[in-house]
Amino acid sequence: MTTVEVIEECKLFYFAGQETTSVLLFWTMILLCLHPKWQVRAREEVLKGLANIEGDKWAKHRKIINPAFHVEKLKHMLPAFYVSCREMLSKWEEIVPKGTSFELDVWPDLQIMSSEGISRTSFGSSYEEGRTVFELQNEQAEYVIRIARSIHIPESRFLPTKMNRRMLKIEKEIQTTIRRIIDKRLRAIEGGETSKDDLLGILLESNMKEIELHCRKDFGMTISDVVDECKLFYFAGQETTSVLLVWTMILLCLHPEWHVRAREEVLHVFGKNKPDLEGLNHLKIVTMILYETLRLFPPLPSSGRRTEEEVKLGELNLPAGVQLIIPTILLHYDKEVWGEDAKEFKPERFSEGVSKAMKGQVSFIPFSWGPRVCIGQNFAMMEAKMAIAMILQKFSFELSPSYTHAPFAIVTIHPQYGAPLLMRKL
Ligand code: HEM
Repeated sequence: MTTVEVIEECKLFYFAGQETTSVLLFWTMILLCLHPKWQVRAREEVLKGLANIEGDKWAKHRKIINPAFHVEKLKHMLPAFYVSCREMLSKWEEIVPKGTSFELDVWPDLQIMSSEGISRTSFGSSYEEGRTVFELQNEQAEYVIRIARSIHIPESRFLPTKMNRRMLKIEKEIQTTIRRIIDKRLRAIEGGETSKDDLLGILLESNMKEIELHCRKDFGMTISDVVDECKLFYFAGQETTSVLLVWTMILLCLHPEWHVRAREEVLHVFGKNKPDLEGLNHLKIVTMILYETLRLFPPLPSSGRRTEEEVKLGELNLPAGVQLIIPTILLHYDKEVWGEDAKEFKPERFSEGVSKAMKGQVSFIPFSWGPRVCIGQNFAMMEAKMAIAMILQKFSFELSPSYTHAPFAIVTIHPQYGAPLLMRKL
């Protein structure tokens, strides 16, 4: 074809394609207005398609992430938990004088400890950079809570206020730092280095395997997905674990007999030695105490779900798209399941395990239930056991007269005025 002929063809593509397509769209919209039933059916199909894409994406991610949380991997994570607990205890050992008790608000320290634990387990050698990310995420979360508590002005997040500009800057900084860590790690893996035993390394390795297995990139996660998962580990894992630990310590103060039993067990299993995975798996009393704490103070007191299609729930027929709140805390206090003493701290409920305690019903769901159950539950339980065991080896503690019991729910259940305890070195 000559150049002139090519130009003529291009013009034809435009006239033949543009006009016809817009006419088709125009009449489709008019006809959908005239036949609302078909408009509803079309929308349902599109939304269902989108929901499926979301669902598929989640299932794909979960398949890739699961290996990072495999029980086998826990023993590699243990040194990271240990170092973080050790740092907190060294600080307490310095502050608390010998032979007398000393008032200490343990809440901020438990938060720092679990934050350090998750930074180390997520990013391993890049932990310092990872910690910066998590500090930025904390700042971001504070702004989000501030916005949630203020009067909602539509689209106000686009205004160039000081806070909005800071939030934008934080988001960019988080993205760049995580991407830098990931790039460094990918280069190392490509250079023949085996993945590090941290969540990011295992995740990247698992992602590469999945892509290689199917010889297609879209079977894996994108770098942006990996960045989001790293951010999620922190949000999902840091706050929840520190909340579990703080209520466990408070409940042990309120129930000295369980405090004594827990220490006896820890000293029997480990003496004054460093806790190991096998020993932690043998802690029965401590596990019962942690479960009972999770029942009375579930770190996430409720969670949400949305119906994807019409469902029958008991007596209710729910259409698609309904937002549901699952009130974990109400289920945990239900007298029909747990008995008249449902509000009391009785770790013996869990003496024969979780299933027996639930009496065959799904009534204990601190980590949620079903396909979206918490991916980090073994990880969290191991970290909590390690921390409680190490604290009990070194310190006894009771409530300080300045302690005020005020559980306060902002996403998780906090002790509103902290947890001032009288700590005594053993
Ligand atoms: C005591 C500690 C923890 C508690 C009580 C807890 C509780 C939960 C709950 C209730 C959910 C479901 C939320 C929903 O369905 O809306 C969840 C999801 C999740 N948790 Fe945890 N969690 C804990 C620790 C952790 C840790 C340490 C990690 C990771 C290091 C983690 C990672 C996740 C992730 C990634 C999800 C989302 C799973 C998905 O949607 O497929 N969690 N957690």
